[in-house]
Amino acid sequence: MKRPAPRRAIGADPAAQTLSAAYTARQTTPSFHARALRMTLHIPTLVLILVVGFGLLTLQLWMAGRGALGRGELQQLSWAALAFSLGFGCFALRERLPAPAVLLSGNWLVIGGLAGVAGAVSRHLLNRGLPGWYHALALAGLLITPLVLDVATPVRAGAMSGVMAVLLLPPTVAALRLGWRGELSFRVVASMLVLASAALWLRVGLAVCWAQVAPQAQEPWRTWSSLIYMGAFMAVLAAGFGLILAAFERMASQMRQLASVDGLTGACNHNTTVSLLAHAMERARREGQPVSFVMLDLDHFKLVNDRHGHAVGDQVLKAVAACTRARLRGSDVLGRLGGEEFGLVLPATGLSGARHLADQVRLAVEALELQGDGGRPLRVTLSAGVAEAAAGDTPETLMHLADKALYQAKQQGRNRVVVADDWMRNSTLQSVAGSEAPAPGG
Ligand SMILES: Nc1nc2c(ncn2[C@@H]2O[C@H](COP(=O)(O)OP(=O)(O)OP(=O)(O)O)[C@@H](O)[C@H]2O)c(=O)[nH]1
Repeated sequence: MKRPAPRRAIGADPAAQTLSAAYTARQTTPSFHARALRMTLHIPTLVLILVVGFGLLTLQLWMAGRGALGRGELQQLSWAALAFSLGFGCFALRERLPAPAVLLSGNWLVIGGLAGVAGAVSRHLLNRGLPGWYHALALAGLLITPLVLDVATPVRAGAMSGVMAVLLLPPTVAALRLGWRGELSFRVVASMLVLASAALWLRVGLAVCWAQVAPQAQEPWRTWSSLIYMGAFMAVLAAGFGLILAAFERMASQMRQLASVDGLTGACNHNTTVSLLAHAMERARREGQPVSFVMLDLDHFKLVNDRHGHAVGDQVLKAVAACTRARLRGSDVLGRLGGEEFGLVLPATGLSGARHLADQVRLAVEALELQGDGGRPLRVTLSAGVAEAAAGDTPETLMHLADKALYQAKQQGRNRVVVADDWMRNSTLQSVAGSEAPAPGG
């Protein structure tokens, strides 16, 4: 029987030994790691990605034009993106142009870009530009740059990353403290700024180790240092796109607010009040709770306008709305139904509670000490109609009923609260039924 040839250990084969030795040598020499890194993450390509990425961000913002640049933070971001794109463009030309000039202008532009990002974050979160101390900080960064150009690479890398990390610290802290509770998309900005800051501080740490351990060695230190730097600015680029999302998210919510809130008094507008009343009535029906509606109307408000002018009239409306809102629960709704007429949606409130609240509001408004034209003292009063929803009522019926009660309050001499009674309810139901009846011959 033919016996199989004995297996030879790989180590025993001279050819395999040579290959293995070569492989081990390739695996362990630092230049292999550096080459592998350079092959997978080609640094000039990464620089080019940053040039193009920030360039596209600038282009995108400029093409959006007034729509986007009307917002201060996006205008500032477009300048920051342009500075980054040009700055990394300088670094890309490092081999072709005199190195000191390229390094100086590149670093200055990147510092300018970081100040732009800080300004954009400040405008978004605080609605104001950068404080004076931040300008001084950025100026110090610009002045330090030429001093470190001629020093050894590890020291320059550490110093420049330190400057940049310090400049990125205030917007990062502000984004974490104030931005996390804001728009959801601002969380992208906050996370990316944290990432960028962490990468820059890591590069500072790496530079310190490099300077102490092997200041003469180029690889793999230089490759890692460049990769961390590129990573930091990729995160800044992502933060820039995140800021665009956050700005548009804010615009959308402001538009929603404008569409539902009365600009003068901050109360809900007519449509919103009616839909919130419908919602409260539906909920009350399901939960077996009462719900009431109060209609408030200022007395002889035309005289206020005639005697003191429209501007004073507007101030009176604002003061009355604020005074009323101060007496409401969190779940109550104050709506401006039109002109000098307001409505209160009061969930979980029966007729007596609603009457009590309406009377409190009436007394508080009567006690308001307002200033009329030329500082003359001005007092106003209001009348109120109160109605509680019954089974089968619609929001329109309930508002009709409260309006009837309000009419009675005006008829009885104003500055009073009237509660809708059965007679008013019956006549309201009849008039609603009449308006819904088909036209003769229809
Ligand atoms: N300043 C100001 N005035 C308003 C506004 N909306 C409505 N008005 C004024 O409110 C006044 C309402 O007048 P009327 O409807 O006659 O009511 P009134 O004078 O309060 O009389 P009664 O309701 O019967 O007590 C008009 O002069 C409107 O011009 C507003 O937004 N600002």
